[in-house]
Amino acid sequence: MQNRESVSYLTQKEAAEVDEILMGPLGFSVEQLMELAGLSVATSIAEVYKVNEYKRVLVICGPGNNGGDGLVAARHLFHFGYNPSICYPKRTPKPLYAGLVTQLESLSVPFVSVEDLPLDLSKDFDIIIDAIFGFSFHGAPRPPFNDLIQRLVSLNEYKEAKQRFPVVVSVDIPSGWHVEEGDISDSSFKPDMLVSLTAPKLCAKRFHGPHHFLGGRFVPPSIVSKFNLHLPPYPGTAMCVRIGKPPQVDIAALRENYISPEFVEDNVEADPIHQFRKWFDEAIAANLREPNAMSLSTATSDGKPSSRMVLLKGFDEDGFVWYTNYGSRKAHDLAENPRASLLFFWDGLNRQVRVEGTVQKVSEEESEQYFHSRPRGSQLGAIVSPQSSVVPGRHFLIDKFKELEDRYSNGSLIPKPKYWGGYRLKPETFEFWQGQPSRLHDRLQYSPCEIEGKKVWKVERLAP
Ligand SMILES: NC(=O)C1=CN([C@@H]2O[C@H](COP(=O)(O)OP(=O)(O)OC[C@H]3O[C@@H](n4cnc5c(N)ncnc54)[C@H](OP(=O)(O)O)[C@@H]3O)[C@@H](O)[C@H]2O)[C@H](O)CC1
Ligand SMILES: Cc1cc2nc3c(=O)[nH]c(=O)nc-3n(C[C@H](O)[C@H](O)[C@H](O)COP(=O)(O)O)c2cc1C
Ligand SMILES: Cc1ncc(COP(=O)(O)O)c(C=O)c1O
Ligand SMILES: [K+]
Repeated sequence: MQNRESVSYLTQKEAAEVDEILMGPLGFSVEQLMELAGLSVATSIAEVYKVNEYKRVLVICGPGNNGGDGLVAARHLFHFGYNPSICYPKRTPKPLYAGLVTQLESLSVPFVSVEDLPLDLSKDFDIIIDAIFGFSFHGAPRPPFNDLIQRLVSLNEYKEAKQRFPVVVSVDIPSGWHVEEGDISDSSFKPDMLVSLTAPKLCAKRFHGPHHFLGGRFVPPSIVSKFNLHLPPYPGTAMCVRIGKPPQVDIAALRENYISPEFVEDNVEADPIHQFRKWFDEAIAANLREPNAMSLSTATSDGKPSSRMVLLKGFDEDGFVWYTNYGSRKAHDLAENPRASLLFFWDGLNRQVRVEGTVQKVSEEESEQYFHSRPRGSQLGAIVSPQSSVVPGRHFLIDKFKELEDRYSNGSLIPKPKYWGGYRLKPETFEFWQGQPSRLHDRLQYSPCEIEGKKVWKVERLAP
């Protein structure tokens, strides 16, 4: 999260200059930049306003490039599952804009005239995108945009009356605001979200709404240094990044309604290990991050529990294996009480699996073999770390690590310390859980039983 103070802002003149350099010596075309700008707007919106709650989107487009960004954003939002409508009263007779309009028409996205747009915008839309004016705005808004801006101002009254009201997202500049001074006359609207493009313009300092994003992930280093820009890094492959304060959330209102295929007794595997393999393979196929991460709960002999995450490193009929330090807190627990439970949570698949049983150390050979398969840095890390004991500071670890790094820089075998190795939990019960709407989830529990002297698994459904 970037501190607002550490982000830099552009003047109106600088913003125009940046565009000129991008589209001149730096070889960009306006089409390209507009596409990236519109995509950033759409991804910022999708990050904050989820499609199942905020489906109906009105995009109000002005006559310039800001309006073009709105048209591009509308197309992306359509493909993200939103239902956009466009109000584009002053169409620009250039092939770029005509093309964007044709693309939207081919998706049957409706174009609504100012006259057909309701005066009260609060009922028909969940999101209103203000793509009216960008950084070339000057003077006072002229018709028909003055009237449209007025309708956005009026939304505040509905907000005050606590009716359901749409959120307003401004592209680059809240329309009607002075590009540098902000809402000087205090007569314009206050958007809920602002998506600044390339770099925030000075007026963004006056934006105090809940969601400020930056988009336009194309700024080359020469622009960054010429304009002395301080911009937050974009995470991963994202097209947008949040700037300013973190979002305020009502924790009590945070919830997901799970929707999953049915998980019924008729099509589960008779053997829970087979069922686990099926779900594990699906977690891998779904490209989840660390699907082998599991919470391990242990308890002392007098029943004081503790949990931590560990990584599953293998499973079969004999049990579930992970590696750790034999002097750690979990190891002390397991030495006096071998009973433990594992919990997998596969977010994205709406699934959790519980596995309970008793734990034993794996053989030294098995631990040796796994230890030497790890990256050399992790092998040294295991030697250096007296896991779960108090250390005087980070330097204690780093100094020891550097010393060992030197010692083994010739690539020689790093011996596994005696105090490091694996554990195997032999399962006694399993529970496979899959989230369903209205909290009526599927829960299938496997417990062992004997039928005619033969060990089988009983499958029972538990109430959610
Ligand atoms: N570098 C980037 O990140 C990119 C950003 N883009 C977006 O482009 C805008 C800036 O686009 P530009 O075309 O320069 O300007 P505007 O969209 O702000 O609008 C100019 C038009 O608006 C008219 N205008 C200006 N003031 C008024 C007014 N008071 N009332 C009515 N109309 C007004 C103006 O007409 P004039 O006759 O006054 O000249 C123009 O028709 C930037 O903010 C980003 O959103 C690009 O997509 C590319 C890269
Ligand atoms: C995703 C994840 C995976 C982890 N995997 C392991 C692991 O496989 N082995 C391990 O010793 N610690 C692992 N840790 C660190 C443990 O959670 C924990 O901090 C450490 O084992 C000490 O726990 P203890 O003091 O309860 O023994 C992992 C942490 C995370 C967040
Ligand atoms: C301290 C510690 N040990 C062991 C592991 C297990 O992972 P790996 O053996 O893949 O390094 C982890 C993983 O996060 C860990 O944090
Ligand atoms: K705007």
